[in-house]
Amino acid sequence: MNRPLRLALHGATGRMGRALLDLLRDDGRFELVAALTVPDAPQLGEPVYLDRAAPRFTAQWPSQALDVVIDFSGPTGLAHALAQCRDRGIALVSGTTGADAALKACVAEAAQHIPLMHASNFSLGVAVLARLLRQAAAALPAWDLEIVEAHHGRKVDAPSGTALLLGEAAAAARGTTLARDGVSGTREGARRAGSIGFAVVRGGDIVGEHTAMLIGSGERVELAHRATDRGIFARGALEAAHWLHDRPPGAYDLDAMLVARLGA
Ligand SMILES: NC(=O)C1=CN([C@@H]2O[C@H](COP(=O)(O)OP(=O)(O)OC[C@H]3O[C@@H](n4cnc5c(N)ncnc54)[C@H](OP(=O)(O)O)[C@@H]3O)[C@@H](O)[C@H]2O)C=CC1
Ligand SMILES: O=C(O)C1=N[C@H](C(=O)O)C[C@H](O)C1
Repeated sequence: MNRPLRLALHGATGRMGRALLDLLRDDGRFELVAALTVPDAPQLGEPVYLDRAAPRFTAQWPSQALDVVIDFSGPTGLAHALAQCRDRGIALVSGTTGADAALKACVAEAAQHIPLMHASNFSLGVAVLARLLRQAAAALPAWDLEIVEAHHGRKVDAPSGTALLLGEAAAAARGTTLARDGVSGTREGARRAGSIGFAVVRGGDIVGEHTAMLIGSGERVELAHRATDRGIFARGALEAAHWLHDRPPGAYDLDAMLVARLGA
């Protein structure tokens, strides 16, 4: 396709929305058709860039055709974006975390009708970290595993989507699930063998940090990723949108895209 992809950005006034707008300004692969936010956002009606001709923040889904939607809003926003994209046959990339089981079921249902990538972390480094953790968790099956995550003080979900993603990857490598062996929140008493623990730190402007600690007797392995710039997530989401928009309906994951694109 020679023309730019017609894109709507959902959650455009948020931290990730801003990071995406920064990149979109100079990305000729996309035409920003709509920068969507909530109806009571103070930015409503303002141009997204200083340039007055730029699109304006809006709460109205555009009637024009769209090739792809990128959503970084929140669970309620994701539910709206799913309904729009499913009904109109538009590809959807979402980085929204904190989805409950019902919303995850809606994501799975929508993926039967549209190409959809719902990923808790769009950074290349975390994709590689998940692979390394799978190997380490399988190689050290009896070692205690704790996942520690730290984020800025405005984050609303905990543990982070990435911490859960890492926990699920490790659990699968050990032939179990987080539903069976995951433990989060304050714990009292001795540690249960085989459990996968989560610890959460919130404060300041931490972009996103994840450490998986495999703790043995007399030694410890730590696998860590530290994001210092939201641009990494935004870049990954744009790559995903470009890759996804003309694929057949289905649920795609970031790892599959990296294998297909980078042979990684
Ligand atoms: N997968 C990944 O790589 C990453 C995922 N995330 C996830 O992305 C999501 C957003 O994060 P972040 O940008 O930090 O959060 P913010 O709260 O800064 O941004 C969310 C934006 O979406 C808007 N919004 C909320 N509900 C709706 C709705 N129903 N329709 C349209 N817009 C809506 C909010 O408006 P208002 O504030 O006025 O409510 C806000 O502007 C979170 O779930 C976060 O965990 C974040 C970083 C990376
Ligand atoms: O809310 C955030 O900021 C982030 N959320 C994602 C998560 O929940 O894992 C990804 C990243 O760590 C930043």
